[in-house]
Amino acid sequence: MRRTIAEHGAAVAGLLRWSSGYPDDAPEVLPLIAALGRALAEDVHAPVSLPPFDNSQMDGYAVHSADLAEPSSLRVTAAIAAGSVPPALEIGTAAPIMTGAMLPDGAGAVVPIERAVPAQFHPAAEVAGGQAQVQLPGGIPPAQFVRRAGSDIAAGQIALESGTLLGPAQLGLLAACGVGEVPVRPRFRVLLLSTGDEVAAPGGTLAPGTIYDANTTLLEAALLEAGAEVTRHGLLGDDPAVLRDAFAAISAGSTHLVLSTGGISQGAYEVVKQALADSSVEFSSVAMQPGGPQAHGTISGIPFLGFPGNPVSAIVSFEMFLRPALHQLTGIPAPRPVLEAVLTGGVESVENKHQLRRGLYRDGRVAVVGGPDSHLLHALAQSNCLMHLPEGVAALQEGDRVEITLTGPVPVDPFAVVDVLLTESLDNS
Ligand SMILES: Nc1nc2c(c(=O)[nH]1)N[C@H]1C(S)=C(S)[C@@H](COP(=O)(O)OP(=O)(O)OC[C@H]3O[C@@H](n4cnc5c(N)ncnc54)[C@H](O)[C@@H]3O)O[C@H]1N2
Ligand code: MOO
Repeated sequence: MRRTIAEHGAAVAGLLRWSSGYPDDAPEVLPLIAALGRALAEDVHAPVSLPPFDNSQMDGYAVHSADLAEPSSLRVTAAIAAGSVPPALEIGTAAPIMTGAMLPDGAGAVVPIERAVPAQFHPAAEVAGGQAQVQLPGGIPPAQFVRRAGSDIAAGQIALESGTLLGPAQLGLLAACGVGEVPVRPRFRVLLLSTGDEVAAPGGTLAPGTIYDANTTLLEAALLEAGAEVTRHGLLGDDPAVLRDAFAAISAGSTHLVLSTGGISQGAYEVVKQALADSSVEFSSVAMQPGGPQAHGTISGIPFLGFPGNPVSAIVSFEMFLRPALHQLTGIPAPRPVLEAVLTGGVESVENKHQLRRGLYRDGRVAVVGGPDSHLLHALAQSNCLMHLPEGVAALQEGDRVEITLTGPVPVDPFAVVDVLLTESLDNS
């Protein structure tokens, strides 16, 4: 059966949603820092307002609201440090106040110390003697340099919605609200297995005709980066009976997904296809290159995905089908940015397939990296995007615009950034 990328993507997302049991798993409650990179399982309301009380934005003088209009010489009262609760401010006095300190009752604004005469705080002994005076300008706008209680968020408001991905900023907000631990969605568990008699574990010696297993590392790394929890099954050869036993030994509830690579196309020894011949697993052909051959279904009720064995096909399958499905179901990982870029050179495609070429994106332009073949791991490792050449496109020329999905960091020329900053500062001067 031949499908589009969108059709197969929907099938994978549906499979995980309805058969993995993930939506019924209980949330985990974690201390904030352990929740980094996880998605919130529930809305979190702010238990306190931020700021919790009116406070000063500057080191300076708190001035009574009746004393803001005219320039005046005011008697200096005791200093208000951050963390203390000050007495009410009397008309005709100015209270030295530090950044973050609670505003006294009656204060209408804060004048920074730099605008006072003298522009330094008086010694405490002078203040205690009642002799200290300060001259302050008139025309002070009401609420100048006052941070109002609740101006960031009011107590009871939703601080973060269920599903929010928790990065440093979100965790910082929760900490500021006094929240110590949060309910997060559980990790999505994947059992990963690679097939093929020719595949050997990296680190050992390579017998003639064999290759090192790239897929386990490639997919495990991609899954970990996407927030999943991975168990490696270990390498399985080309014997369907061994693979059937391995499938039969997977206990219900032990994993949300079984993911294999290899053994699903048209060869004489397609171990996954043979092991699952009498199952409900579908073997289909997606109009995509690389990653055309795909398998999906359930094994003993557990979702199963079979990715093709070629490493680039496997990772492209992950990017196009599994990663988006994980995002939809678990809230992590964040979706990949999709941009338009200008081609630096011509590129040819297969007209009846959506081709995904590896590209290097930088400064709005994208260069093709390597050929279309799905064994080209070195080119994959030099790339930072997948370039979309949809069905119906046979060739594009230099200067044409093309859609890309960013999969890695975009290189920045540090000198180019300095040039831009310098040009901007010269323009503004
Ligand atoms: N007659 C046809 N042959 C092939 C077709 C086709 O339509 N007709 N499709 C080709 C395409 S496209 C792909 S993709 C592959 C998919 O093959 P399988 O999923 O059955 O994978 P294998 O045959 O087991 O392996 C393919 C390739 O990948 C290497 N491989 C496998 N596992 C690993 C691993 N863990 N690490 C690194 N490399 C691995 C394996 O040695 C093969 O070279 O089929 C085409 N053939
Ligand atoms: O579809 Mo295969 O994945 O082109 O090499």
